[in-house]
Amino acid sequence: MTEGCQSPAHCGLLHHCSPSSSDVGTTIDPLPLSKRRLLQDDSERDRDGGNFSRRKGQSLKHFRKKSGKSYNGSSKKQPLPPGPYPWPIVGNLFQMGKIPHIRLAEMAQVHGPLMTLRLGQQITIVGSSASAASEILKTHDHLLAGRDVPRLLQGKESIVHNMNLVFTSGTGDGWRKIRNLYASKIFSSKALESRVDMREKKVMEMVKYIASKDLVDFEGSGIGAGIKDSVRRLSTLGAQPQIADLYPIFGRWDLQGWKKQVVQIIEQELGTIWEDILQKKTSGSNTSSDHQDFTDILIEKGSTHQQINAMMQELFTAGTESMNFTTEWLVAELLRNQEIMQKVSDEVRNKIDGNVVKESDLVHFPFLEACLKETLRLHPPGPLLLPHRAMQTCEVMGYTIPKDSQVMVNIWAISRDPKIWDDPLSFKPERFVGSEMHYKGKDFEYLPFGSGRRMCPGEALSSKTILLSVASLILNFDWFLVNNTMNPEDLNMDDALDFPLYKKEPLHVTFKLRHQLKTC
Ligand code: HEM
Repeated sequence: MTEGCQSPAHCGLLHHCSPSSSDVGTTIDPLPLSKRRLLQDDSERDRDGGNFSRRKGQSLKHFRKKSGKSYNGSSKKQPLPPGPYPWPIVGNLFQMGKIPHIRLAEMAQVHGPLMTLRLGQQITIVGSSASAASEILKTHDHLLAGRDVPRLLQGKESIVHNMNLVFTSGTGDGWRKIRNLYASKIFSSKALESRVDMREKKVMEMVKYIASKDLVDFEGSGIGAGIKDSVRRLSTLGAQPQIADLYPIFGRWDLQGWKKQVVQIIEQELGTIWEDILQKKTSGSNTSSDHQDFTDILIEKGSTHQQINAMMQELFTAGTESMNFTTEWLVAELLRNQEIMQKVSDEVRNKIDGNVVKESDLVHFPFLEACLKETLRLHPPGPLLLPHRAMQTCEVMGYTIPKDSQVMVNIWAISRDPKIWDDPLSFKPERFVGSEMHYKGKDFEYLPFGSGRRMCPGEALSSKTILLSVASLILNFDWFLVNNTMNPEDLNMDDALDFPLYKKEPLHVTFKLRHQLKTC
């Protein structure tokens, strides 16, 4: 633990906001956001529906506590005041570009651990401390575990309505049923154990593929290439602010053409990939596998093709990029930190004879696991989680959260908070060695997979797969930055957020085979 940082300039968060790291193509002020812009002055607040009347010089926190008003300015028991709301606030959302997690962390330093943003008519609550996270994800989880589904995908006519987790706005029977199905048939220890051979086989295929190709040219091919491209476009589109969400009156029109594109990806592109497989399975003409997989279980249970497609799309969309990008960040951090790389290499190479790592070997690699934890601390794929929704009006930390507010927790800010973490910006896996802190959702200082009802169901699958992949890459290859010309410490580690958070400059690595691969 270190002493709390008094000045934002010392906290380390601001260094990410230098002009070079702000998103190209947006109109972000080249200077770090000034207090003037974050705390709009009183006259601006007065135009904002006239609901703020803080005296000049009175701190916002003091005003809120003393007046008993909520973060959106309304008295606790009063309904929200009607608009109109000024465009400059919406402008702020767009100006956050692809680094809202950084902008919001800066704002939290000025406004405190629980903030309200009003974006159009949408109220967004952002928690940015471990105690705010605990209040939102534990104490009030039963009320705040709703999902904020984009307005254009709401309603019974929507293709994904109540058919997967991410696009189900409540936590009622339908959502619970799918969650239980995933928990028992995909992510339980038994289900994961039953597919261990497949994961080990796939990782060895990757090793052999890399051994036979120049990875720089690797783009993927066959069915995977289509999925990869569709998932990327879906993630990018999903991160775009929607006018229909900010101004519900526009909800009946697809003004930005967003819905059309999302429907095209979900129905035509991803949907058709599985449709073909499902058709073959239901007609009995699929002979490719004798192993029962999740789609077979769903078919047996009488799920429709539309339901199965919705779940498969969700699993691929939520699972592929978050795991890929975490692996990329981990490889980048190891390349940048040669001493740590040496320690991990010794751990893996001294333990394994031959060139195959089994999942059962992972227990012998505690330092590698610490490296994964440290990677997820610095580069969580969901830095703001996925937006929650308040299913009822409730009170958090003494402030009113109106029903249907969008609720976010800035876990990126929490896991770089100097009040919690010693030397928070440095990659120091040792901090997790012998520590009880885990990503299982119990430690509110560290929540890469979230916590509570909406916590990521894929946590166990992810950690196993990433550790197995990286351990196999370490065992079989020496790693170099492409052409080996760059000093690894100079690697650009800037990030950008769609969902998930990705490395802005993709990592290019040459893997040099250490020994002959046995064919098995
Ligand atoms: C490094 C890997 C991963 C990380 C860090 C991660 C993180 C997250 C986070 C932060 C959330 C949002 C939690 C919230 O809103 O409170 C989430 C949700 C979700 N994740 Fe993951 N995830 C990962 C991999 C996966 C995988 C492999 C799958 C499935 C194959 C998956 C499936 C899901 C689903 C279905 C949800 C939505 C849950 C719901 O709304 O009830 N994730 N994940």
